[in-house]
Amino acid sequence: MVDAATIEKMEAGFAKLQASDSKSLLKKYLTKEVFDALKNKKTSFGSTLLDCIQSGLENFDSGVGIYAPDAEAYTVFADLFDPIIEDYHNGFKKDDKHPPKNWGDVETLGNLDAAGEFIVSTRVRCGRSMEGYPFNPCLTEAQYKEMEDKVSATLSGLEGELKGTFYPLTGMSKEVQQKLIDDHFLFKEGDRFLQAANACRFWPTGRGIYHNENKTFLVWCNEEDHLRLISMQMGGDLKQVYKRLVTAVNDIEKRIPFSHNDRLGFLTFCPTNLGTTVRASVHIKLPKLAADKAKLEEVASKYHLQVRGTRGEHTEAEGGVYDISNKRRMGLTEYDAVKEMYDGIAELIKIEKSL
Ligand SMILES: Nc1ncnc2c1ncn2[C@@H]1O[C@H](COP(=O)(O)OP(=O)(O)OP(=O)(O)O)[C@@H](O)[C@H]1O
Ligand SMILES: NC(=[NH2+])NCCC[C@H](N)C(=O)O
Repeated sequence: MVDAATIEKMEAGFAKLQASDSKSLLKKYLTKEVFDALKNKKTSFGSTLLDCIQSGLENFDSGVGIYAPDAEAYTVFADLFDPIIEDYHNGFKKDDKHPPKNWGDVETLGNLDAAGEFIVSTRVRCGRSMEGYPFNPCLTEAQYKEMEDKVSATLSGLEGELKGTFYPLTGMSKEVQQKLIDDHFLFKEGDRFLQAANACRFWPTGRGIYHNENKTFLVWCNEEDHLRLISMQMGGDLKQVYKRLVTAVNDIEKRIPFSHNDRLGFLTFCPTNLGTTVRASVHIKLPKLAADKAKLEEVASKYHLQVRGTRGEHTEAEGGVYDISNKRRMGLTEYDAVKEMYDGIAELIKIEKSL
């Protein structure tokens, strides 16, 4: 049973959300019926419905508003997660199965902007959770330290282009940290969506960043997910960026076992990242198309793309630079997720040229 104080908090938050003008998927799918069916449930980690929804209850401007405090939450609270997953990932239904991992033929991708007219930079990232550990809200301080040690030791074995250094957030100067954030290499600090989800406990313990010398291959440790593996570089050469990521993931997964589920694919803290966990993005200037932001959003969504601001999610575009990426990550292969971005961006550039 869930204790009375937690139920009371949930009831109050639910009533406020219902009365709000929130556009979140949480508001859309947390009906009274679903709420009543789930409010007394708990995972074996002791996570309740409140742990899943508190970020969306505190942040009405959430697009989604829900996180899984531990992997079991996806099944215990499936009545809420399933319709949100279906909505976000283009119709991935509750009896659908995510396909097996398939990076495809890397050589079939190319440079999206060889003349360097539109694309500032290209990035592909994926997320991974380490087997044997729950997600952020359930991790102890000792686990954070243990995970950081495992990650930094493992990454110190990487060679060639991927060879680099692990920098713990603990002890990093504010200037270095801010410069890494401004240059788009490091996660921001104090994300209110993650904070409300109870995902920033013991910060900065266990958090850190690994990167190679050129900062074209990076790993985030214990921010939103246990691991985020990132490949990025200036310009539009998606083939090179993707190839580097695939090489890195293939190498690292031999050294660290990752949590995978038959139906959901790779497991992540946020349901938007399940499945392939792949977000392939470009920083791009499309001045004519973007003159009308609503039009840009409309055209992008036609190609299943998502538009973000220059500093990432929940930020605005600066100097006309947008972050445009594949939106869905589930129900298709890694290759197809990246190809969706590749084809969509090629179309957007074609449209921009025609205006
Ligand atoms: N194509 C790109 N080129 C350069 N920087 C990028 C590109 N795409 C994203 N970034 C930068 O990556 C950082 C993280 O962005 P953001 O948090 O939106 O995405 P994410 O790391 O994919 O994770 P999440 O989707 O969980 O937020 C930001 O600094 C953002 O500007
Ligand atoms: N980084 C993410 N998981 N992004 C997706 C959702 C972020 C936030 N919870 C929202 O609903 O807007």
